[in-house]
Amino acid sequence: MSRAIDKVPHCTTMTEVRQGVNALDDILVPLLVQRSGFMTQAARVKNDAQLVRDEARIQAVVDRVRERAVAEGGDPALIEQLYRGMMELFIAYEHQELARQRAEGLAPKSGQE
Ligand SMILES: O=C(O)C(=O)C[C@]1(C(=O)O)C=C[C@@H](O)C=C1
Repeated sequence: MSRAIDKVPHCTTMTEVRQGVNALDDILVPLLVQRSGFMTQAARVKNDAQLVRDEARIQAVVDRVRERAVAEGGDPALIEQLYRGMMELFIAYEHQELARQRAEGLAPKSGQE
């Protein structure tokens, strides 16, 4: 079984390092865009600003990605920090997407304004 960390080559120049980083960013950006699309979906499904931040789910995601990081030979603390920061940005985006969809006609759930 090949771990992600084992796929990083030994680099001797910054050109090599940056080529490697660019190649990974070409994979990461489309995945991040796709993940952001699920925030749009979540905003519509929840349809309630009070439900956007879900601390139990945040902790479950952190626990899961820490485990994945270890399995791939990475630093779980780094991955946790990245995910906590990223989820804060996605929470802000989810609020933005809920507001946008409401402005475009998404009706508030009954009992809400
Ligand atoms: O799972 C959700 O409820 C989401 O809205 C997604 C997500 C995430 O970025 O993974 C974002 C906000 C929540 O606080 C928890 C998790």
